[in-house]
Amino acid sequence: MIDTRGLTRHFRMGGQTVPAVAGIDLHIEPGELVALLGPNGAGKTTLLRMLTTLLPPTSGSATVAGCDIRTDPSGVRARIGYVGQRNSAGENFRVRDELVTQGRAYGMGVAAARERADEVLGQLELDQFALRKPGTLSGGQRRRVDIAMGLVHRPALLFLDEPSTGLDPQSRANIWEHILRLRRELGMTLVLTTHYLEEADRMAERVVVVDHGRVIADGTAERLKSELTGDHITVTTSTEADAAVARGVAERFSGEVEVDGTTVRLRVSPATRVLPEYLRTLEAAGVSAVSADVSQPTLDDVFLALTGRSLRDEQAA
Ligand SMILES: Nc1ncnc2c1ncn2[C@@H]1O[C@H](COP(=O)(O)OP(=O)(O)OP(=O)(O)O)[C@@H](O)[C@H]1O
Repeated sequence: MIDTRGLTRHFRMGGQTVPAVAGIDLHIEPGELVALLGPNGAGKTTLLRMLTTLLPPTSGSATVAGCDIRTDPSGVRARIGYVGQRNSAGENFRVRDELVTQGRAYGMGVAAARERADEVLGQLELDQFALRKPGTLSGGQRRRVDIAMGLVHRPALLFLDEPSTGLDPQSRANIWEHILRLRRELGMTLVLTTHYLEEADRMAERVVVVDHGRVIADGTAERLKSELTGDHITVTTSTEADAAVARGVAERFSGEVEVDGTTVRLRVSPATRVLPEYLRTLEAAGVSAVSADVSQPTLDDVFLALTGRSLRDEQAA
């Protein structure tokens, strides 16, 4: 559905070149749900803008839904939907009229555009707001109208730039419910950007981590976490002498063991399998653990392992 080769976009700013996207190779299959994750300024929006033909690349190439972004931008646009960061519906017309106008802009006849508007209103559970103006809706309802606008022409592929940013947790969950339903019921390919690490972790089956305009990790959240960070087991013993024994035993299970006083920390994969065996071996060596904890990594730990920086801290900043 998407194939990019060395896709690059530079901007000129005050005599300097900003490499917003610095050579991205990406392959996305039909029906995938892919989250692009990365700090502010990583290049996610620039990448989406190139794939949706809103911005020409400086170099490299890409085909999207079978069409070349350089030589056939109108072919790309006919086959994709794009929900940008800003609201796509205006303030002054009723929601249904906005959708009908959108359908007309894609060349539908009046009757077909009306029929399609009603269909997407149903898909996004917006029927009750059909006659309201977008400006009178809540943030979450409005975001659903944006998604409906992107679906009017039945695209096989939908790009969503931060679909849940700025919404309260309940509206975020609701937007995700709709995104997952589009995929399940219509088999759509969905490519989205998000700032929410937990959302990418739980919802997307594939996470593409972007930093400084490059892809630095690509895979399922589970695989990225187990390959790049692993789980941690923390065991406390009653004396430092016991901790020294626990360290020796831990080194049989893990190449990464740290000891601090009576606390022993080891990196393993997966902890659920290793912990019982570690505790049994420890008992056999004459040491009883006072406490044992398992911590599973987050995507922020993955980013930290890859870059030495915390995505959470950067976003807070
Ligand atoms: N029109 C532009 N002119 C100059 N620089 C730009 C322009 N658009 C983007 N950039 C720069 O390109 C880099 C990538 O920006 P981009 O908006 O793609 O990042 P992003 O990952 O989407 O960030 P965010 O998560 O904050 O939306 C940034 O350094 C940004 O300042």
